[in-house]
Amino acid sequence: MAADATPPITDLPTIDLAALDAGDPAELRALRTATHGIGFFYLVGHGDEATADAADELIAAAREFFALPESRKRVIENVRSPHFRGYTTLGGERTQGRVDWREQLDIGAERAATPPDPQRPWRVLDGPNLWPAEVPRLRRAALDWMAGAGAVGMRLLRAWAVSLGAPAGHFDAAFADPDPLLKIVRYPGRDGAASGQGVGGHKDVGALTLLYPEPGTSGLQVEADGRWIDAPPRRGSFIVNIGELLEVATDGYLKATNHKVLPPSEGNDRISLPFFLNPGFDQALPPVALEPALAADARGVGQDSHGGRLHAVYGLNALKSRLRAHPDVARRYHRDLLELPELR
Ligand SMILES: O=C(O)CCC(=O)C(=O)O
Ligand SMILES: [Fe+2]
Repeated sequence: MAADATPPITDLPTIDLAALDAGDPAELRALRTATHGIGFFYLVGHGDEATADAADELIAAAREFFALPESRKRVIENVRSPHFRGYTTLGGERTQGRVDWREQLDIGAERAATPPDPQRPWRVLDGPNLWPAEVPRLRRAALDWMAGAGAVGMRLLRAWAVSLGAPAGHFDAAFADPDPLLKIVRYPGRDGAASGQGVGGHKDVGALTLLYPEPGTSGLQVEADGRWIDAPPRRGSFIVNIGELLEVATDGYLKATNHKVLPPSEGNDRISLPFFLNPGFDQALPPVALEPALAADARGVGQDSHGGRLHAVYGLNALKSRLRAHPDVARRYHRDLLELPELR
């Protein structure tokens, strides 16, 4: 078949974690191919029923929180947190300079705030989470979800290392004291939406994202061959993509793919749970020495969705994105950081 007759990609591949754990060469190859190509896949084989049940519990707690009066949700609004934790109100977030139509809770590692450090400006991201007093079960459900998704993510990272010809533990040290981020997101229906974007086109800034969208909803679209394809939820499956750090560590052999979310149809809404597995803020992923056959296909590191540089140190890459996405938090607490050229 001539190259230009290759059928367009219409669907995401499915990868089985149990087969990866068992070292199945065909599945390892499929993982590498999927993340070199489209950059997104469904993940099964991680105890899918238990994942579905845990998600039901967290989504129910999330719905209870989002149903609170706005004034109650604002008690934990992120403009009260220099660490970008807590509740982002509708219209409080931007992607590519345009307002996203979603509300969300941002939850990171539970840490004390650290003193300012000019050498490590990203340390402002350390700090306590803000939890809603009205929905006490949300804290337990969210922390359990982060622990479960984090463990799945580490198994995947080991499989990636092996699939690229590195030792299984290649990435482990960078994740000894990780800085994961869970967003609990609600997208309202398009009626009343201030913009046509649930969240605008972007790449994720960390190592790896395990997304669990509420079953029965729609909206996620993934860029493939210059077109947008739908990635509908499947109950019990994660939708996985890599972030910019793995693109940097593999010189672009693995690809951080652009994706976006369209607002749900009128009268509907959608909860989704993007979990971002990241190394510690001070860490960069160790580069992978690709064998020559793979290195020949490495594309080099691309740009972020603003045409800017991708940073290897996670904290710097994360801070750049937080300052852009949450300009009200940035203006209130971090005017000095907005001046730093690498954070523009
Ligand atoms: O909600 C979704 O389906 C995706 C969200 C997302 O891409 C993100 O928050 O980075
Ligand atoms: Fe994303």
